[in-house]
Amino acid sequence: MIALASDHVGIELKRSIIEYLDENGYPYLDYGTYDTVRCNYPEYALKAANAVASKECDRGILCCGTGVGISIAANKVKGIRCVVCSDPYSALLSRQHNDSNMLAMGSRVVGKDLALMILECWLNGEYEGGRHAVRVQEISQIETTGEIEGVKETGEMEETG
Ligand SMILES: O=C[C@H](O)[C@H](O)[C@H](O)COP(=O)(O)O
Repeated sequence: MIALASDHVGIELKRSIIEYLDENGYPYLDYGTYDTVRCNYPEYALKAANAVASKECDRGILCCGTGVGISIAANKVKGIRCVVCSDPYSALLSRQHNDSNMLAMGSRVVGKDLALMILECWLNGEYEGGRHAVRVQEISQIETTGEIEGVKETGEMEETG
């Protein structure tokens, strides 16, 4: 299940995303907003982010003018790794390396076709785990305790060539 949310600026892009999800058989829940009346994006970001954090939804997609405000708000919810993307490569890598569980896009930044390309890369990207798991765990530790336990000295890090 995919959680959706937008503000009044992102709603048009959210409608295009809904069309894509319908056509491709992805189930979703839309947490608002439902019209173009000016509103405050954190309220909708919170609803969708809570749905993802509580595992009611597997992941979430957010739209506002730039994707910035709504992603900042979502990232305040424990367990959320929301990425704002305006290119498909970052969207894919955010899944493969960062295990992002929410995607945000800006309707004033990306057009419909680019947004759907970004969305497709993000939906199809699979988390690779491995060396990335340590880093994702470190992000969780920052969130929980404000610190990272057992920080590795640079000398302990593997050479990358
Ligand atoms: O990051 C925030 C978003 O881009 C909002 O969609 C934007 O700030 C809304 O602006 P306004 O209320 O001027 O339409």
